[in-house]
Amino acid sequence: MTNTSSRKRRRTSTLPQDSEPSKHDIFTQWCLDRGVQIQNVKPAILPGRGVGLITTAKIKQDDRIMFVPEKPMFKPDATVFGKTQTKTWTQKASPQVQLAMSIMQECRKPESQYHKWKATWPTPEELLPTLPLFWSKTLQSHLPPSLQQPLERQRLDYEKDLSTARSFANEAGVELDEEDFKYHWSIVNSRSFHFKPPGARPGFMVLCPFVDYMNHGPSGTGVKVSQTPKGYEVDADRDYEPGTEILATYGAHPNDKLLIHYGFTLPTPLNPDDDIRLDSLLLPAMSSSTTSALQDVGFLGGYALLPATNELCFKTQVAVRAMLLTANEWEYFIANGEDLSGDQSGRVREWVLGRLEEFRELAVEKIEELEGLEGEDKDAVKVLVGRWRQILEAIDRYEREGR
Ligand SMILES: C[S@@+](CC[C@H](N)C(=O)[O-])C[C@H]1O[C@@H](n2cnc3c(N)ncnc32)[C@H](O)[C@@H]1O
Repeated sequence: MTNTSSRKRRRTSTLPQDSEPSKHDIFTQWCLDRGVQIQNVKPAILPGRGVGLITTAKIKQDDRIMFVPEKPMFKPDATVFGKTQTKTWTQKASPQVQLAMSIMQECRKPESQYHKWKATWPTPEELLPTLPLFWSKTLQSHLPPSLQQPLERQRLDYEKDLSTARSFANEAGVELDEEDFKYHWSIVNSRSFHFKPPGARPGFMVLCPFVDYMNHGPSGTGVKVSQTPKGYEVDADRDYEPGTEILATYGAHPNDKLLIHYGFTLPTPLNPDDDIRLDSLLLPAMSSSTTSALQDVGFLGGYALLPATNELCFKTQVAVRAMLLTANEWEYFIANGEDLSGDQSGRVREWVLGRLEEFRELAVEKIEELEGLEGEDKDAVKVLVGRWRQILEAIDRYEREGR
């Protein structure tokens, strides 16, 4: 990917207060006209996170902040490429590709009412360079080892969805604009919601107006979002002062997941959901008999250092013991969560410390390489350097006082 530092960025200030309504004012009115209830929040441009929602007055815990009825949600349309394809639609197209193809085709109509909504989304120039899936091979190769497999899976999913979209368009004799598809697929990837209208299949996805302005916060920091048969309700999780951003928790996501899926990370001390994956250190050190023993008990892979508590996860405790202890001692630990013959956590820590040295060297090397890279997207490089620094800090802290 070429350097896009000159691409248009959204200004990091409050929204224009001119007499002319902004695109966000126009969309807010569009929502209100369609029965969306909005209480004491408005969109605002927030540094480093695009647009989000901030409070305009005090809000009390449990107050209703928003309600979005089903009607203004955007749903997939099985006839988007012609009526003949409705039969194969649910068999061949994933919920994500259904929604992406539908919104893309809808927005091709000059008279579509959804242009007012689309105007509030990040543009392709703003969105696509943030997503690792569309980074250059060089940048992708600088993702942590834990993200190489998820990246490959995402690539395969995208290729499959693109090929489905191509075949629906071909059958209908319509030309697929692949760049446009890529953009709408990415919009759906970052701002769709599950909603199941009566009769729909599980996994049904929709775009949900106004609540899609909410940015992500880690576990314990998000408003209460509930799906009811009538629509989406959003209630305050705590009291809010005016001018505070309200966040939604997209899931208890570690930074790896946030990075690969959305292209951002949270500061580690503020993200209790974060973990530093250690599979690339543990798996190559295992004999094939250890690997199959771990597989048999469901403990193969998914090893992590947890920065929030500075501890190794239980799976790591089990896996390292599988390499250090006798079968008897190891089975006792799995069954009881403690060691048969004296606490072995010191030995586990020593073993892990030895391996972490390699990981530290890799992190230092990657940061140096990234900082010397020319011609790559500067924001993407910054996000990657940030993630490697978090890894480095977690290793340092574990070396000093981890358990
Ligand atoms: C549902 S949208 C939220 C609205 C979005 N910020 C916008 O400008 O339209 C999700 C996207 O917002 C951004 N985002 C969400 N939470 C964030 C956070 N905590 N920090 C940085 N970016 C965030 C990511 O680009 C993500 O893909």
